[in-house]
Amino acid sequence: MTRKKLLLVEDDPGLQRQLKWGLDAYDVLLAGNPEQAMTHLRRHQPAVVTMDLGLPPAPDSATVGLALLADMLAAAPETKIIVLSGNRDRANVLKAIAMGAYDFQQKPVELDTLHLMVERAFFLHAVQAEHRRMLQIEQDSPLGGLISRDAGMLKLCRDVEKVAPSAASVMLLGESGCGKEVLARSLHSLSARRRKAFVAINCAAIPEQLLESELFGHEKGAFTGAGRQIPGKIELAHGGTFFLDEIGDMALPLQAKLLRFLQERVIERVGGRQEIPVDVRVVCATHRNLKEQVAQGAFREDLYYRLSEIVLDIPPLRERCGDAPLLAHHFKNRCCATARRHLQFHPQALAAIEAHDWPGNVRELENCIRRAVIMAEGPLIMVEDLGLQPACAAVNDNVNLRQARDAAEYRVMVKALGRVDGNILRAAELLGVSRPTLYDLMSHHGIR
Ligand SMILES: Nc1ncnc2c1ncn2[C@@H]1O[C@H](COP(=O)(O)OP(=O)(O)OP(=O)(O)O)[C@@H](O)[C@H]1O
Repeated sequence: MTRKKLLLVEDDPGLQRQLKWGLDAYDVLLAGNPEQAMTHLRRHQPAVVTMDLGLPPAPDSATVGLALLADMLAAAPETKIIVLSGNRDRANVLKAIAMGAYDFQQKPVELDTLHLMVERAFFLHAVQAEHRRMLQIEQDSPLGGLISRDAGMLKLCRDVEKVAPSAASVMLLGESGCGKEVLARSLHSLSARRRKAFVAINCAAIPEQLLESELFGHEKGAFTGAGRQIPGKIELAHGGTFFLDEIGDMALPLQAKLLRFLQERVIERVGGRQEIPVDVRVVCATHRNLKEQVAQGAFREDLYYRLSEIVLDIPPLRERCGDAPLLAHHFKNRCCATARRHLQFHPQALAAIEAHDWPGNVRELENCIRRAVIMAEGPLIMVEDLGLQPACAAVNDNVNLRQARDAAEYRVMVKALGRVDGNILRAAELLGVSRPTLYDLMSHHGIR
């Protein structure tokens, strides 16, 4: 592992030696004057600097030190600079802090305290660097609120940008939790309709009898309980975008009514007689295979073609290269900001995130990280905090061939023994080994 770089700006050779010795956990760079300090800063970009304010050519005043502080912060504003000062230097120390120094220590320096302060400065620098990196990613993000570096997703985002300004109906296909609603919102916000409403309805979440009046609204007295006139979701989206989620779950009679709306662009409230013209852009989504449903007669073919002028396929998270850890960092930072915690991932936790299949896609990952931020006890998010299935969580980058073989041997043996209800002879047959060999293997793995 590369060691953290720490720059010590100090002109007294005795103090230089003492500081270097006390802070040997770091890769220490030494500078005895402002020129050397700036050269090291530019070349090595240390995250943390400790500096004496009294530097040559005027070691008895703080003028050179304060000028160097200003130069360093101008060249690398994110650097954490700790000022070391004599106890009669209070005014200059305050000046240094006001200029942007991170903290100060009085001389004679207590090495333990300084070490702690330096460590905290490194930590803060790392957290801020990660925060900046995430902000940058969000800025570079292909679409608002969407995080991805995967080539397939980026291409999809380009398609969304191209399609958004058109009037074409769009069908978004993808597994649950993979971001269909995020993309539907992007289609809306990149279109000329962005100042009007975006109205979403989930066809799978509303009972069939209620869905019709949710979509089209109803007149007062249209059915028992309809105490007043209620406009439907389609009407509420007038001028904007109407997002029909889980369209594959819509029952056939309602499909006919929706088709009529798409053909004529007028709605009739339940129990009403009046035709109301509505101008909406329709975006729909489903995790189902609609073509198969059409073939089976569960989904109207004419409606399918009306809704799918443009079809966009969203890849599941497991097929997006590098996105799982990227999103994990994003969600971790967001949860940490809310919970006012500073957490990093243990390398094994990141490996487990990479190895997991994420059947629930981005939503599952988001929930998993939210849980981990609550569960983490120390400054690191450990594998156990993620609460993933052991098979996925037991990922270890350091696994060697012997360990992998042992683990596979153990699994297959337990499986075979389970299948034959513990009968050693039959298990040995299944496994293709002799009985004594199986006994040896079982004792090696501690199986009774
Ligand atoms: N690429 C992404 N970047 C950031 N957040 C995302 C991304 N994709 C999805 N999310 C977040 O994940 C969650 C699930 O996304 P969304 O609701 O869009 O999925 P969906 O495919 O519509 O799910 P469902 O099919 O269950 O309705 C949301 O909180 C969303 O903000």
